[in-house]
Order: sequence, then structure tokens, then C-alpha cells
Amino acid sequence: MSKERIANVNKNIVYEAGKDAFKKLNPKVMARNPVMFVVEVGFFITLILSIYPGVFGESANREYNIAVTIILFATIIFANFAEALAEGRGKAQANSLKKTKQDTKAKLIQKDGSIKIVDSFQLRKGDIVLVEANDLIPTDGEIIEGVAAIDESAITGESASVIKESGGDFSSVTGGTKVISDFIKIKVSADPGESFLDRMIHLVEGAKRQKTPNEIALGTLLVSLTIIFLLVCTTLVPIASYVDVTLPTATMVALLVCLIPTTIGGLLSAIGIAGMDRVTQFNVIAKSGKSVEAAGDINTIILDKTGTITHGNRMASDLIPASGISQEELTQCAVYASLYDDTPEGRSVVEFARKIGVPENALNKAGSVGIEFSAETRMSGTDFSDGKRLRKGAVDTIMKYIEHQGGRVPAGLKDACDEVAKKGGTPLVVTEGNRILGTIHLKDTVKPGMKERFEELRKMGIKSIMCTGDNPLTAATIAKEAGVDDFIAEAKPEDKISVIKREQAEGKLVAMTGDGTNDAPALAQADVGLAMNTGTNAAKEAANMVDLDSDPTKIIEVVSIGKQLLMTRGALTTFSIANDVAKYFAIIPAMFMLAIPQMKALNIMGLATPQSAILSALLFNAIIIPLLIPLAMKGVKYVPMSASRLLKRNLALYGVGGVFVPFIGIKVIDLLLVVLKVV
Ligand SMILES: Nc1ncnc2c1ncn2[C@@H]1O[C@H](COP(=O)(O)OP(=O)(O)OP(=O)(O)O)[C@@H](O)[C@H]1O
Ligand SMILES: [K+]
Ligand SMILES: [Mg+2]
Repeated sequence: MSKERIANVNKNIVYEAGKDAFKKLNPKVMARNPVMFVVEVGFFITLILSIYPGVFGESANREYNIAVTIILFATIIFANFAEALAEGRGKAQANSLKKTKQDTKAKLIQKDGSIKIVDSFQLRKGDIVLVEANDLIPTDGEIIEGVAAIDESAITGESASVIKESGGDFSSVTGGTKVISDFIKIKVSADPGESFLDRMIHLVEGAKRQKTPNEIALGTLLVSLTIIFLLVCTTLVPIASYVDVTLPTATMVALLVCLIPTTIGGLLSAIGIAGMDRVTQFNVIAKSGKSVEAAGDINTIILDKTGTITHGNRMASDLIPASGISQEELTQCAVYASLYDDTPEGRSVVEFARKIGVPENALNKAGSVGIEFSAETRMSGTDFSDGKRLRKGAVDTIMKYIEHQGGRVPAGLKDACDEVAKKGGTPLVVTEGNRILGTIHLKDTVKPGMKERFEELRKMGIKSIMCTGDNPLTAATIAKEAGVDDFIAEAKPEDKISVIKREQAEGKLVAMTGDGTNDAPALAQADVGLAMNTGTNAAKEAANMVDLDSDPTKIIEVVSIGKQLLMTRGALTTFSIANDVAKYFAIIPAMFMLAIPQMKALNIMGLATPQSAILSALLFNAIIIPLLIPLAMKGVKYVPMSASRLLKRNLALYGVGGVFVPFIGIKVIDLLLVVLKVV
């Protein structure tokens, strides 16, 4: 998302939120938030009393009833406004995304090979389309032919173009992005309405926003408190009449509204929406609020190596023949073993051979079949009709393969592989039948700034484990260079899952970042799955978050936002309940002061009259909501420290503060009301 597009809460968003606040008055909408719904019911009761003051047979006091009615109305509008404002930024983002999704034309390649121009929304999964320079990519897909530079700024806000190519982990393209050079053929991977852009629009609009388990639990607590105070207030009526005090209905409503947790009730959904929104501002698309909250409690993070910690564009950079094998034979066999290998690694071998001058016509595919690479087998190759079988693959895999065929490992091979691995490269061993021919050096580099970021994670108390399909020595080199806490090498996709399950069994919450199709199952198993945007569609589907900048350490921001979200909710709940307790002591003495003069002793705040006490408390109760909107939206500050220290600090700040702030606020309002001669 472009930085300008997220640009802060502007006037227009505030204006729209103001309108939405009134739309949300619909009782059907209000009923979703029981605390505020009670306020609305109270509002209707006092509204009736404002029009027919004697309707419940009490002595008429129209002005007072009207005053209570107006304050109650403001309370509801403030709460609705908080929610609408939090939703507003997402809506604005969704609108600009929709502009990206203008109806594009697509060049559909038909069965006979001819091209038909169709609207992008007519495309279905499996269709093949041609996208040429300056064309918008009509929808999500996998490149099946070609290499192209692609401008993804519409989605990522990043102006530098990226190279995408068929095969491997860099083959997925997103609808709405633009091809700026060359051409590609893509196989459509999303039906209409289900593309990444469609889902992003849904998400930022909050169309699919569901309450998280934490929100539901807190919501239940708030409802229980509301019921308790409803009972307290109703039982007060007979007690009052026992001491000959008649409590006006409007006063009872005001008391109830002051006591029930309206502050947190009014801000709760805004806190959740704003948390999700903050994640989006870091260019991470979270598919659910639950995952953002889970991120706040993460203990362990699992990362894959290639494409996540390293750049992942592994290229053949050297061919090292085994003893007794000529450079020519190794080169030729390496190339032949890669003839059908459409992964970037495979193509880089062919490319490398070309560069060092292997003639083009030396490549003869006649009568051969390709053995595709998979993360399970960890090798690839070519079988020829004359019985010649060429393979290349991970060191340990090839060792087993050779052993199985009665071959032997030449002296010096291990050293050659170790040499490559110590440099952080990936060694691929090339074989012909049961003969080992040599080693291919696939070069890869660690992304910059990793060490500092993992150090930050450590401060947060989060352990990082790198889990890779590569050999132990390469893994160790990269792990050391990147500064992860631990690593697991030679991992197949199911090993990645078992590592996650093992951690989860110890009661830990696990995050996983990855980019490959082989990472997809693990991304789904983790509590928080963060896929790289450069990764495959399978990985993006399985994950519950996608980082548009493809920076695995972005998990740090997500964790901070998650922690901040949980803390903000806790802090405001504490503050809200402490507030309500304070209001109780402001109102109750005032209510009984006239009938029971001894109660004056309890009127420690020295409020002017019973009515001014109640109106001041009710006004404070309303005004505190908009005053806390900025905090709810921005979140309370998170500084990495131990959970118990954090808890103590917040209890002191928001609990004790929550008791004192209303005393001061109510007193100030009471004084103002007297000065302004309202009471
Ligand atoms: N095209 C290929 N042909 C043969 N072997 C390959 C090919 N690509 C990779 N390998 C070997 O298979 C191993 C496993 O590859 P895989 O893609 O599953 O994991 P990875 O990308 O190395 O690690 P990570 O899980 O960190 O991304 C690699 O380490 C390499 O030794
Ligand atoms: K309240
Ligand atoms: Mg990978």
C-alpha cells in the first residue's frame, strides 16, 4: 500500500465517520454491543420522559430529563464515532484499491493458440493468458512461461520492479500489478472475486471482521458487569423508598449508565480495528484479528532459509569436478541434468554453462524425460532412452541414492561440498548412474540487517529457529551469519510441521515465516503464519498474513502491534472499571443527601447539588470516550520488558489513574455547571 495512501486520518475520513456514527444508531446494529445498547434503551426512556415528563407518575422535571437525554445521546454517538473512525481508514484504503482493480482486458490464449481479448472478470482458474510489456496483469496466477520485470507498486507501494519467472518460488503474480518489460504467460489461479486484491479489499473494508476469542471473552465480562449493575440499580429503588427517597427515573438511568463499563464498551471494537489497521500500515496484510493478537503472545518463530533469511535467488556460480572427472564431463552432465528443471536453480545451471561457452547445439533433448525437483525428493534430473540417468540434488539425498545403486563416494567430494557450504552456498551433487561427477556451487546471500533484527526478537523473549531443506553445514553458516538462535537442517516439509507441533505441545505459540510451496503446510499449522509476497500462491493461501515487502523480520512489528493491541485493551478496561467505581462514590451520596443529611459526610467532592453531581458524572462518562479515541487508535506504548513488570506498571498507571481522573473531571465539570448557571 503506498505511503501516501495510508496517509493519516484526514478530514474526509472524520466527516464520513461522523455520518456513520448516526447510521450506527439503528438498534439492530447497536444490539451487537450490549453495553452501548443498554445506553440506547436508557436514552429512549429519558426521551419519552422529556416529552411526557409525568408518564411514569413522577413529578415533572422536564429540563433535567432533557439534559440527561442529550448527554446519553452524545455518549452513544461518541462510541459509534470511535468505531466508525477506526473503520474509516480501511474504507479509504479499500476505495483506492478498488481503483487499482479497474476492469482490465486480458489476452486469453485459446486452445488453438489464438488470442482472444476478454474482460478480466471472465477469467477462471486454469485459463492461460498472455501479458506483455505495459499490460496490467488481469488476475492472480503462476507464470508458466517467460521472465518479466513487474511493477508491483499498486499492491506493495514499492516502486522498484521485481523479476518474476516460471518455476520455483518466484513464479506467482498478483492481479493489478504491471508487466514493464518482456512478456509472460500465466495460468490463472483465482476465480473472479477471490483474487488477492479482492481479498485485500474485503479485509481493509472490515467486511469479514470477526470478533477474536479474546474480544468475545472480554465482551462476556462486560455483559456480566452490566447485568450486575442493572440489579444494583433496581434494588436501589425499594431501598430508597424505605428511607422515603423517590429516585427519578432519569436519575436511575444516569446512574446505571455511569456504572456500566461504557468507556471500554464504546472503544472495544475501535481498539481491535485500529490494531489490524496498524498491521496494514506496515505493509502486512492480516487475514484475521485473531492472528494479530496471537502474534502478541508468540514465544517461538520458525523461519525457512532460502528466500526468507537469504535473498533466495540461488545461482550456479561454480562447478567442481570430482577426482578423475574432467571439467567438460561435469559441465555437460550438470547441464543435461537440468534440461527439464524449471526451477531458478536448474535454469541457472544451464545459464552458467552458456556463459562459460558450452555451445547451444550441444543441448540435445532427443529421447529424454525430465525428473522434476520436489522438496520431498530433493533432487532432479534427466533419463535418456539409452539408459543414461543423470541426477543432481542435495548432498545427503545423493549419497543415499548412490549407496542404493552400489556406487561409491569419491575421496574429496565431502571436502568440496563442505567448502561450498562453509561459504553459505548450497552444494548440489551431480551423478551419472552410480558415478559421482562433482559439485555445483549455488550461491546465495543473507538479506541485510538480519542480525540486529533477531537480537530485537531475543529482547522480546522470542526464540528464532531456522528450518531449512539445505545441508547442516550451509545451514550452520547462514544461521551464524543471520544470528538466529537455533537451526534445523535437511528438513522436509513434514519436518517443518513437526518442529512447530513440538513447540506447540510445550504450550508455546509459534509463528512461521516462509515463501515456498514446501512451507505451505507449516504456515497453516503455525499460530501465526507470515508469507512473503514474493513467495508462491500456495504459501500465501496457507498463511494468515502476507508481508508485501517480503521481509521475514517484519514479524517483529507484527508482534509489537499484537502486544500493543492486547495491552491497550487491558489498559482501557482497567481504566474504564476504575472510573466506574469512582463515579459510584460521586453519585450515591448526592442521591441520598437531601433525605439523609448524614450522607453529606460522604459528599467528599463537595458537589453543588444532587442534580449537578449526576449530570457532571454523566457528562464525564460521555466525554471520556472521545478523549480516549487517540489512545485507542494509536495504542499504548510498548517497550520490551518482562510481562510481570509490564502488568504492574499498567495496573498502577491505568488502575490508580482510573480512580482519580474521574474525581477531578467530575469536580471540574460541576464547577463549570455552577459558573455557567446550568444548575
Ligand atoms: N532444482 C533442484 N534440483 C535438485 N536439487 C535441488 C534443487 N533445488 C534445490 N535442491 C536441493 O534440495 C534441497 C531442498 O530444497 P528446498 O527448496 O526444499 O529447501 P530450501 O529452499 O533449500 O530451504 P528452505 O526451506 O530454507 O527454503 C536444497 O537445499 C538443495 O540441496
Ligand atoms: K460507565
Ligand atoms: Mg524455500
